[in-house]
Amino acid sequence: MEWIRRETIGHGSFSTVSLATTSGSSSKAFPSLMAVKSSGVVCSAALRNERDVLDDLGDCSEIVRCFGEGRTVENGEEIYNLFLEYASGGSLADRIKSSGEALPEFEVRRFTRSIVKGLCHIHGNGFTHCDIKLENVLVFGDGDVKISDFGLAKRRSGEVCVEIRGTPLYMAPESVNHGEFESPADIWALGCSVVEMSSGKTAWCLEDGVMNNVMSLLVRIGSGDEVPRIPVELSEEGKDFVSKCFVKNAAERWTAEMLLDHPFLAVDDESGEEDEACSVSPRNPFDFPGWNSVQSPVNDSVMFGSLVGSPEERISGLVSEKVPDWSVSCDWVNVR
Ligand SMILES: Nc1ncnc2c1ncn2[C@@H]1O[C@H](COP(=O)(O)OP(=O)(O)OP(=O)(O)O)[C@@H](O)[C@H]1O
Repeated sequence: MEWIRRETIGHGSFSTVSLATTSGSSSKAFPSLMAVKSSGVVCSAALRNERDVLDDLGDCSEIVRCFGEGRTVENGEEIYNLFLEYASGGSLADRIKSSGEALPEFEVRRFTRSIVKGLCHIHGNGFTHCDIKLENVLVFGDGDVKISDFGLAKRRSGEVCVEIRGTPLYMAPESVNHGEFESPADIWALGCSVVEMSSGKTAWCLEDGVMNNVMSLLVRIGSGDEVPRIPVELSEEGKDFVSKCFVKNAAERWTAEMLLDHPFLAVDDESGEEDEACSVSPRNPFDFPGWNSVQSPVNDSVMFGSLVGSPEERISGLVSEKVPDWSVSCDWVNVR
């Protein structure tokens, strides 16, 4: 592909994202404007994983499209580049930060519906995203949103991850306690994202204002019955939706497919009107006639944590020297 790197539009833990314009014969085969996500070849594992996962996922209108990869040599360094659809509106996190406010509920419903559709596609193809958060939901010129950043995504395995992955603020109880990163963990993170869109504040910070201790956060997530407080601003349907994401037991948490039928998301795609067929909230998972479970197999060693150490050991491993501002999610440290 013939292309020219333009200005930088974003930074992640492992990459820099720039605008790219195509030139020559590539202008016909590819969009004239793209986002190029780049990192040194030696530390490009996450980017290459992203490419592989996006290839396997194929086309989905709720997932950022990938146009291919390429290598360049810049300032003497070999660079790995991934070409993506350009989202001119930045991320949903940027939207909330720039307005300093919660989003109106009709938008929360619309964006959530898109995220859930994207998750249905990801989970239906046997993958877990592992880093769902508003920074990774991009806004396009037409107002649509798409899930991005598949650097941590993994195929469903039922196995325990020895390493902890994702962003602590969005981590599910089973991930903190047992190293389980399967599709239910994405649903928990979805719940955190809906809270953030509808309150303008991160899920676990609602009660305390500023929470500045990652250890106490992880203990709260991992132990007891406490779940993030559900924003009072949300409608009853919204509160019910979020409560289905914040089921502590991963096996009982609703799946993306079930959530897609929840009345909170019952918006006719064309008219924006509520879909009659979806207007009654199922009371439990068995109210879904065509429900196929995507529940992960539970193995004994996972349940007793014998492969990866006790929750205390796992949580201690997450403590960092860095002192972030916990009141905004962008400053949370990604743990890989
Ligand atoms: N396709 C895109 N279009 C427009 N902006 C983008 C695009 N992809 C990424 N960005 C911008 O770049 C930022 C960093 O991208 P991304 O989160 O994908 O990188 P990363 O290295 O995987 O980061 P991390 O894993 O730390 O979240 C995003 O928050 C967003 O602002």
